[in-house]
Amino acid sequence: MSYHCLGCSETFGIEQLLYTCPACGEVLLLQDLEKNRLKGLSGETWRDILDYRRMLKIPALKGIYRFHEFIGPVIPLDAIVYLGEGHTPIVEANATLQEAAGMRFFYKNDGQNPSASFKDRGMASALSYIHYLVKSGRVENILAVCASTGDTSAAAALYASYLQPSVKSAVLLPHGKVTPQQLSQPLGSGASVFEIPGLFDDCMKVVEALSEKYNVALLNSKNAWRILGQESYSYEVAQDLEYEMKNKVVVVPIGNAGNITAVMAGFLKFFEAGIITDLPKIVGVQSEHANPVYSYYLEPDAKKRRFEPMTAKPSVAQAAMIGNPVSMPRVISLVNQYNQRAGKQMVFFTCVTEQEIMDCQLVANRNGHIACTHGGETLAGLIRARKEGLVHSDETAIIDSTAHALKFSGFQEMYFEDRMPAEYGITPKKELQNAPVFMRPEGLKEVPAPGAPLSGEAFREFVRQTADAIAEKLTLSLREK
Ligand SMILES: Cc1ncc(COP(=O)(O)O)c(C=O)c1O
Repeated sequence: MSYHCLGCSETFGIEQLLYTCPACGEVLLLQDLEKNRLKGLSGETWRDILDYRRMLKIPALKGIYRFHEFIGPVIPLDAIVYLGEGHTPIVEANATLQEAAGMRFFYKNDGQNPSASFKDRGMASALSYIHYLVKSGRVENILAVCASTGDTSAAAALYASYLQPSVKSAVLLPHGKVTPQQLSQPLGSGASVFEIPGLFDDCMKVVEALSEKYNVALLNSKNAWRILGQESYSYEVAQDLEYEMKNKVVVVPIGNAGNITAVMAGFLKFFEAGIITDLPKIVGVQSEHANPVYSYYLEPDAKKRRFEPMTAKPSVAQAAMIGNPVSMPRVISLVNQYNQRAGKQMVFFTCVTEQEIMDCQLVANRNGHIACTHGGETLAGLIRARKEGLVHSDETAIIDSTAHALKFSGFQEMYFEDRMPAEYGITPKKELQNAPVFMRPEGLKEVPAPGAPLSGEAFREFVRQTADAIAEKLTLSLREK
């Protein structure tokens, strides 16, 4: 394996951790020099091997390393860190949601990863690589650092904590721009947590300065090992759909653009190896409040496109609130490759409002899902893409809920309690709001209190009256005797 520069096409060995090209400074991707090794087997044999592995119990070949030959084949099995990532469920939307979207679709719930977001896929890869460097004596006592909108730091701190004391972690977060749940995660994993004034893009600059000057391992998606691990999302989608990718659409939210890079790279690798015979359509979604990638592709003439970083505005898809995505050069390179290999345009971008994101998240979760706000963004993106004619009713979509709903429950709370700050531009819809009802029937003289439980007739009276009051509220009919 080697690092491959997207700027000057130079390659570099993987004995040292590189983030950018030492020759020209451009971002890197990892490539397998023995690509033909992957082509040595037929697509059918690969499918059999991968399906057989699904049944194995060997930890090193579970999670993202079920696809070991595609994700870091040089990493020895005893260096692999497996914390239960991957294998996330694909859940078909019910009739109500499919009607709203105008097509068949499934959610892939990547919030069901160990740190409750898709970032674990990339961290399993990056920390397995670091473990390999430590075990082979190439580095010792390493400090892993990252800037984060919340989920990267949670995943980094979790995977680093498994390797302590030889690996420690430090994370930089934009002050007040991650949810309390996300903040609690790296703290709980024992990382050093630094809150920085400004936005993610500012934190990223500080982390870059740290990694240029000091001996640290950068864990942001600039680190190509992260991208490699995140490719497992595509491999799992392909396997779950029995490798049939014709007329399929994969919808992902975009922030720093590492995820969409990995999703495209993953499908391309399976396609090159003959494991899938069609490339799915890819739709990347951004909020109006942070849409530099979408804006870049608004210009139809590729030669005239100019990338303009922007200052992101507050977004409920907070983890994707990024105005200057690090992986933009990778996106440009992979979109070209993807469309070329497909022989037609297969990668599309769409943009949605904050209102659409929030409403879609709430509607999704009222229909059996555990989508985070970014999962709301992908559903809103799918609906937009249908309206814009980018996807069609005879196709089937797999939309990414990149984190667990509970990480972002504060937005739901503000929506339900009519407390959405004006800067989001969201007007809560009464029919989507919900609130707990405190029940204390008026006739009750006594109610249980902490340390003072009721007993006897007082308790029976409390139970009877409370049950009747709930039944009245819900207009329940009496059970027939
Ligand atoms: C939950 C969630 N969704 C989406 C994204 C955006 O992914 P990417 O930055 O790889 O584009 C992030 C990134 O932080 C995230 O945490």
